[in-house]
Amino acid sequence: MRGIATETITAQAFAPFGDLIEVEGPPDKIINQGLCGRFHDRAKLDFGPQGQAGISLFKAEPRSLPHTLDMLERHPEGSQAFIPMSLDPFLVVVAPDAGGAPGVPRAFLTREGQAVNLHRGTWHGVLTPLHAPGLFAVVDRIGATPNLEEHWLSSPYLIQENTPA
Ligand SMILES: NC(=O)N[C@@H](O)C(=O)O
Ligand code: NI
Repeated sequence: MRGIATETITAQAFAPFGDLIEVEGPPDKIINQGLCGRFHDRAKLDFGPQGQAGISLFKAEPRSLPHTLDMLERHPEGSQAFIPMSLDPFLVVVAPDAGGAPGVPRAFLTREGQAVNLHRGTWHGVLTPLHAPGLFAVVDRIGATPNLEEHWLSSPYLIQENTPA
């Protein structure tokens, strides 16, 4: 089985696929009588001309590494943000488009307190928590069309935690 080593997510590495949402650097605004830092407008949301923004809650079964990846999907009509409601890292698998199918995937591990927003049309693995409770707020497109394209891999990948030498 083809292998993929995990990598720690950074805004730069993830930029071709989406936004890394995190408290990084000084706040953009200090609000609430100085008691809150606002890290303002940190993701490019996109719901298309016919869609609306929706907030859903996902409660997903935790997986463990090594993890077999056998399907990637994309949402051609909108972005999709995954905001953990716990401080646990989770696995974010994305891939470039290669002629209408996913190219070689990358497997990112988040750190506590980080969230991601997948840009419209980004190939990705489904939400993959690594710890219970697997509870996430999801901000994505609500609309009348399915907005989902799945690609089942003819040969799965095995995602393993990168262990630096
Ligand atoms: N299908 C659905 O609502 N969830 C997936 O899009 C996913 O990326 O987990
Ligand atoms: Ni999705």
